[in-house]
Amino acid sequence: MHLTLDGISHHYGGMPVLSGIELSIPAGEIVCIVGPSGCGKSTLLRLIGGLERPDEGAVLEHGGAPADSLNPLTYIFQDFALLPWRTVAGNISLVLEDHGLGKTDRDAIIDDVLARTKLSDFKTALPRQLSGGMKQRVAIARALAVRPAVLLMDEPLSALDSQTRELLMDDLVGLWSKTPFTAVYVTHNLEEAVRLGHRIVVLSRRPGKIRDVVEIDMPLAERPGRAAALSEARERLWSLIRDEAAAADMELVDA
Ligand SMILES: Nc1ncnc2c1ncn2[C@@H]1O[C@H](COP(=O)(O)OP(=O)(O)OP(=O)(O)O)[C@@H](O)[C@H]1O
Repeated sequence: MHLTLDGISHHYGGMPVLSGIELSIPAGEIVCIVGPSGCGKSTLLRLIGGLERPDEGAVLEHGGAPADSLNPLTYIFQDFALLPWRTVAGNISLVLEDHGLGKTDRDAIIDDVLARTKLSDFKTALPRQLSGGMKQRVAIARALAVRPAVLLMDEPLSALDSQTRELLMDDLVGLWSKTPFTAVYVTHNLEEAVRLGHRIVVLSRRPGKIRDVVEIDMPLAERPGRAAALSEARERLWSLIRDEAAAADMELVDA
């Protein structure tokens, strides 16, 4: 399934938050969204996921979700959102319940996603026994379990330390390289954007408009060894954001 954002604008109260967003999200690509604080990145993700309806414009879905998708648009949040009293397997099982799957099918899906996220040995652990990185792996496993057509990721690595972030980025690249998925990935972090994004959408200050779309034509798996080329892309992104980020920062201080 691929998505088109067709002229999306949105307000909260009298405040315009997003204006005239036109964007294509191709199947099998990771589209990163960056921009200054408060420019409407998370709002855009909620509109894409259908959690809110845009005041103007529409999110168009093309091609339909795969027949076995239990939740075509699936979120991964910064704070993991795990139930503390359920084990790793129990947290994943939760999203498979109420879909009419038998226990054997559920167990097979759980075992598969645990293996893909290197969590098989932690099946019976509780969230409090896991590091932040492991908790986010569980959240990724849970998202994969419902076979989403599009993954919607809102700052998924920003609660993690930089080493764990590196490891999780490698994991995401490994998962994508084995089975390419479609994702919209909101981040403040330009390193993440240039490591994970096939295209990077730069939003302006609020009301967020598309300022530029930077395409990075380098296979994800090759990126760790190509620091110089990536740093060029990162500099280009920063030059697009820098002045507006400073202005947005002042706006928050003055508020
Ligand atoms: N439900 C809401 N009701 C009212 N205002 C909201 C709501 N959600 C977000 N806002 C406001 O809309 C603007 C955009 O918020 P949003 O969280 O989408 O921006 P963002 O780019 O993701 O921000 P950040 O980079 O700080 O995470 C902000 O001014 C925010 O305070």
